[in-house]
Amino acid sequence: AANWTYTGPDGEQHWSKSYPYCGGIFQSPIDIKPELLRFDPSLRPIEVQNYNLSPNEQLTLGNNGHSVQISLPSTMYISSLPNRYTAAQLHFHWGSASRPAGSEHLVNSKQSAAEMHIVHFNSDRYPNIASAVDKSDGLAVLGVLIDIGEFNPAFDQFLRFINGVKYRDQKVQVPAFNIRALMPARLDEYFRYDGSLTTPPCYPSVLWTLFRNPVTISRKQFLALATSLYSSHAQESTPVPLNSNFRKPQPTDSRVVLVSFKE
Ligand SMILES: NS(=O)(=O)c1c(F)c(F)c(S(=O)(=O)CCO)c(N[C@H]2CCCc3ccccc32)c1F
Ligand SMILES: [Zn+2]
Repeated sequence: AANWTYTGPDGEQHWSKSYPYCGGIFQSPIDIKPELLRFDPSLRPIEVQNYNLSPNEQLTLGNNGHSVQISLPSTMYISSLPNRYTAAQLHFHWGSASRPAGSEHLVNSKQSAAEMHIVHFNSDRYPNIASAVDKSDGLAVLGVLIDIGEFNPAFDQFLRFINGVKYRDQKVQVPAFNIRALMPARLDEYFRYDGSLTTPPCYPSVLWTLFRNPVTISRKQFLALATSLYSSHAQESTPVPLNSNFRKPQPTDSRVVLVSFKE
């Protein structure tokens, strides 16, 4: 299949030619605007299990050409949803040094510097993520907005290895760490809606949870994320910087965004 990009002839306006769902319904991300919101008192705090990994374990940090990702052990899962959603990987979307606004979801048209996604699949119903990825109840992604501010020691647990994965398909093993520390303190305040993968094949298979409260990383940490990586392979003659890897907000159609908080 065509290798999709975020700009140029294989950019997001062209994705639907090779990946029809990208032109379909329930697409993500969206601009979460006040008129879409509906308070839902039944939305319980998100509860995650086994996120506090031991440094005796190792995680695979990788550059897949579209993002930097960390593969996660299947001992990690979300326990507060109707089915168990087991963790698969986490990855990021970010802007660039010249335009430090690269989150995928917007809140009231405000774009954050970056966004983290922790991807889980419905392990009550499907044996692996490959069989879950195109099912309407297949995936649950936890989204965390990232703003530039205070230095964040949890992010340095993987950022300090980022020069080992500069080029596409490079991977390094890193000591595992507490993934919960990458998330905001409050997991009870979030936006919830039915959406899709934000990359091809754009399957409308994602139960989105976007936490209300952002986390911060320092400008230096943001620049490490935004300027260290390439979407091209090491041996390619022209290196292609990997930045601004965010999809634009998609039509909301008649979707409602549920919120777990009142004010
Ligand atoms: N924004 S997003 O929608 O959450 C999102 C991404 F943006 C993103 F780039 C990726 S990717 O890095 O795998 C590159 C392209 O699929 C994923 N992968 C998921 C879904 C596809 C299959 C799969 C298999 C194993 C682990 C994770 C995933 C993704 F879900
Ligand atoms: Zn993502």
